[in-house]
Amino acid sequence: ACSRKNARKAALHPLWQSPLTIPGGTRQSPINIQWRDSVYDPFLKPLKISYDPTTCLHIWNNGYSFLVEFDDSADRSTIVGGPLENQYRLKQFHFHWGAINDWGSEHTVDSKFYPAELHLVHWNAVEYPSFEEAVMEGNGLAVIGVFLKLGARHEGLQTLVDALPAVRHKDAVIEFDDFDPSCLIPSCPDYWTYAGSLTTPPLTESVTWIIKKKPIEVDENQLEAFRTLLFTSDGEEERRMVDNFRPLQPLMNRTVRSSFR
Ligand SMILES: NCCOCCOCCNC(=O)c1ccc(S(N)(=O)=O)cc1
Ligand SMILES: [Zn+2]
Repeated sequence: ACSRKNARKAALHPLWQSPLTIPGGTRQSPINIQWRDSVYDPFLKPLKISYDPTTCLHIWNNGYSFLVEFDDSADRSTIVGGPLENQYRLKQFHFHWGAINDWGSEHTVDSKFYPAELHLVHWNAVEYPSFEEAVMEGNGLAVIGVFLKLGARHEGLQTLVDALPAVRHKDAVIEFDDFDPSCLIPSCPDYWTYAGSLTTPPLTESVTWIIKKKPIEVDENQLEAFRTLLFTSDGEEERRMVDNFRPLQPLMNRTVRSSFR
């Protein structure tokens, strides 16, 4: 109970002074996924993920998280299928994590927090000319969420972890190439999906969320490496980048569908 209280306190961390939900928001994220309330949809297709590692560009600290960004000027790293009606292009991936292992994820499953959560952000390049336009449309974005749990060291993640000291401060950026983010996605095909929003400003209600049921395992040293990053720029008083997750938002009139029985 104390960790939940602390988690609520953490979730009200200064980073989230903005209102818990945007006025009039009816599909805000993140949410708690109540497993037994999710509805199996037999018409959901398998998600098809095709990433080209040579589209990987750089890692940067944007003051909220660290992002790995991709060249999205063509359909070279894409997802299709699942709940999606179009093909979506990979733009970036990033993480959310806690100060300690008791919390850190944005979504929860049956009110359980994971220590961290990966978001792979894609946009609908079939219907919209740019990411910035897609961000404003109800079917503009598709984000794959993957939970991280404490366990064995993740070799694929380690190449990212090794680069983090170079982006310790806000606005730092380094070249990063030849990385295939599919190594961070569990092979189990099962996922939940629901209509939601960005979890940081501008909080637009443009995201089809695809949350993988199975977590990936990372070790304590790898989680600790995330916590060595800073929200602050070089020269400012240091503030550790931790608890960069948004509080849970009301489900309102939404159903979470599952791709599995
Ligand atoms: N900043 C004002 C102009 O906004 C233009 C669009 O900017 C969008 C920036 N934010 C994002 O791209 C963005 C992407 C993914 C997520 S999340 N955590 O929901 O996956 C949150 C935010
Ligand atoms: Zn995110």
